[in-house]
Amino acid sequence: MNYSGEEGLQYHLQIRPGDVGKYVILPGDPKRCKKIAEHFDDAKLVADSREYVTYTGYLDGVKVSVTSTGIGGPSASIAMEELVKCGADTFIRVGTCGGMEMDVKGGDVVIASGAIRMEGTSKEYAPIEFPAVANINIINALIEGAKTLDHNYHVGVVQCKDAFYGQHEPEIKPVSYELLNKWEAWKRCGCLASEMESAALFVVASYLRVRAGSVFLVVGNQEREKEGLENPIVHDTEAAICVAVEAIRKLIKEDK
Ligand SMILES: O=P(O)(O)O[C@H]1O[C@H](CO)[C@@H](O)[C@H]1O
Ligand SMILES: O=c1cc[nH]c(=O)[nH]1
Repeated sequence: MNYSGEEGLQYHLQIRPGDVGKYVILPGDPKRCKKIAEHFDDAKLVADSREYVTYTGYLDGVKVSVTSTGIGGPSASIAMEELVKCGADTFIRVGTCGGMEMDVKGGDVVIASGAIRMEGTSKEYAPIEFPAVANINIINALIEGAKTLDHNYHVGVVQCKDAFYGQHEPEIKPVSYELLNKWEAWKRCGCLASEMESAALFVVASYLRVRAGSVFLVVGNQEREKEGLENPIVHDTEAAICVAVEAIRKLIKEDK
């Protein structure tokens, strides 16, 4: 059933086949789309619907797009499903995250190798035993991108959840016993950072046989703050955007 009333028109994103490239950058925040599109040649606004803003332009002569996902797995999974229906097959999420390992500081870049599925959306796609892993070619392209730009980066597992304030104020939540104990377990396992969309995106990408990866700006690190360590707070996502754009250029070259 197609709710949009027009063949090919996607219900939530309001895009059609042909509107987007096969390479798509996925920020959470719709306001980040314009900033990302400024890196493209000849970028044009294609659609602006709900939390989903889409621009399409070119990188090295190849059509590329940016679509915001909004916050959380439910809206991110919708974005990926509808983009794939319009021909996209390679996705790089550019997000923000909160550092968890002590050496992951505000202003650093984190590249996800995999994501902890402590959210609901991925569970409606695959049993919990199925891992949420990033595509290896995208991970490598992001690492190369960070190296080329000489930006401080970390590669590893990130944690995904549905409740932002379950991460930031777990002690006052009714299920604090679970939130605090699991957070401690993720830290003991070396989890680098916490964010919200990658687990859903990686699992949906596996199911749809498309490629997905993620790169993040670290906004700050609550663990460093708890220990009384210096804890810079950074909001400018430009470094993570540049790493993603550089990675797409590398993938375009590799795919030729
Ligand atoms: O900055 P974005 O891409 O939205 O990502 C992070 O920021 C939001 C929470 O503040 C969540 O979406 C989280 O994953
Ligand atoms: O601490 C943070 C920062 C960004 N996004 C999150 O989910 N958590």
